[in-house]
Amino acid sequence: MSGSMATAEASGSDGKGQEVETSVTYYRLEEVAKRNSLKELWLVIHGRVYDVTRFLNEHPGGEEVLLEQAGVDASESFEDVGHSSDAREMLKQYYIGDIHPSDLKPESGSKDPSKNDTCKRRCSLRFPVPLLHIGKQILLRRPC
Ligand code: HEM
Repeated sequence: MSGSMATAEASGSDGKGQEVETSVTYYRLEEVAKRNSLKELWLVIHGRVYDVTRFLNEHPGGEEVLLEQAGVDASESFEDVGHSSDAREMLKQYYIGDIHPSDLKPESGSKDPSKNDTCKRRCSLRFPVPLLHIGKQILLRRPC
């Protein structure tokens, strides 16, 4: 294994003297990208890394589709298929760690606040206001 992987540990207490300890292994995207063959196959789904090598022969959708996503972010393909909750439950057994925070890209669901509907509505109001003003001027100048 290379030195680019990191392990972060977090510990906390529930206030009753019992300590909860979790440990996450972080992988860089370049580490995942190397595991892209039948011998060793990792993929990323929603920022989590899965080693699906031993799942290749068992995948109901076939090994071909997994090979296509080998070593890359398969979140979109995974969601496009509309996998069942059973399939999502199965993910847990192949989980090996998280993508390093510096390599995380925003999920497509997150929207840029500068491109929201409120702005579009406000901008579209700019055009008719001067027109209304000119119309009002013409009406006021008309002789009785
Ligand atoms: C570890 C990751 C994955 C697991 C655990 C998994 C699991 C499953 C399971 C249990 C099914 C049977 C149908 C269901 O229950 O939804 C299935 C079907 C399928 N999966 Fe995956 N899958 C994974 C990744 C992927 C990826 C990355 C693709 C990429 C396109 C994919 C494509 C498919 C396809 C095409 C089917 C067949 C759907 C059908 O016949 O209707 N799977 N998968």
